[in-house]
Amino acid sequence: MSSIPPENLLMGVPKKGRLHEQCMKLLVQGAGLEHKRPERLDIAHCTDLPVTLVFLPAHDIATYVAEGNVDMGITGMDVIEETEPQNKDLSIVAKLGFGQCKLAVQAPAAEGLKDASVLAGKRVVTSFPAIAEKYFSKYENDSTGKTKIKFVSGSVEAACGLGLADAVVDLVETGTTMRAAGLEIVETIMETEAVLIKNVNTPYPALVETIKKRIEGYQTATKYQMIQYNVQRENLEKALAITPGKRSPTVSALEESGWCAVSALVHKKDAAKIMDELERVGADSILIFSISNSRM
Ligand SMILES: Nc1ncnc2c1ncn2[C@@H]1O[C@H](COP(=O)(O)OP(=O)(O)OP(=O)(O)O)[C@@H](O)[C@H]1O
Ligand SMILES: O=P(O)(O)OC[C@H]1O[C@H](OP(=O)(O)OP(=O)(O)O)[C@H](O)[C@@H]1O
Repeated sequence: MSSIPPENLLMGVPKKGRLHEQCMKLLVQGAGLEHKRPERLDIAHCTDLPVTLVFLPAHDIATYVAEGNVDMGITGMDVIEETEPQNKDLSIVAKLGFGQCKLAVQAPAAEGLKDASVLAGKRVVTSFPAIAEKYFSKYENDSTGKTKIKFVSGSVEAACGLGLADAVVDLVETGTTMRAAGLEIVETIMETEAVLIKNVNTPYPALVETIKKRIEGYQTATKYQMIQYNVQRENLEKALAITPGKRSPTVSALEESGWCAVSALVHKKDAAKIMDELERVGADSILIFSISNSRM
């Protein structure tokens, strides 16, 4: 690694895999962490804030943050759960709304298993051995014995077909990988998504707060749009009930008597329906604007 300025906060970022691209988008577009990553180097210094990005395997980031080797990071809740007993100095700063999937016990569909208890004592392959061990321990007894949990670092879905396992514990998002391998979910262990984490003893709490605020502002901007419309005062109450805003809508008088202009934040997913409803209560000149970033 090239030298890191001693005053810089270190941020662990998944270096590849499922979370990499969305993390980079969030950190650059959302938190303004512009940087130049020299080719083949796993660190990059940011130009706007005293932050150095450290590109690490997603599965190691919780450990680096918990140990305080890096101050903050982004990884999945699943990874945090897997490293749980060592995480007393790790805290979750924000859920990030991407990397959503579930961790599930999967077995060959042909077996038609209805619950995971019948797999206690059998062979289970996974990249999450601690979670799997804890999960199966509740089904174990003297006759089943301990479940034989084996770690593999990837392509977990192949283990049953290759004869290495009776079942796997793996992530499922669309289910495509699972179905292609002839597997089906027997039980879901947990839902997971990407999270922003910090070490509670970081010497840079103010910088952590700044990054958190920037990310929250960006998340709001991506979730909301601004709606603006004109409406007659007699219909204002009905219109405001449709667009109550995040805190409250802005209402200003128009030159034309009896009319006012309203602007308010609306959920992007509801925008079209809200426009229909506003039209029905007599609003006109209804405009929707995208927001590129925000601070509430
Ligand atoms: N299919 C998926 N959909 C959504 N999120 C996922 C999916 N697979 C993994 N994740 C999330 O991304 C994290 C990293 O998983 P990924 O499979 O990318 O790991 P990796 O081993 O670092 O990358 P690679 O598989 O490319 O080596 C997981 O811990 C999980 O939180
Ligand atoms: O339900 P799906 O949408 O198919 O996604 C689930 C797959 O994604 C992840 O693996 P990934 O493709 O990242 O590769 P890996 O097996 O090397 O980890 C995960 O381990 C599953 O295999």
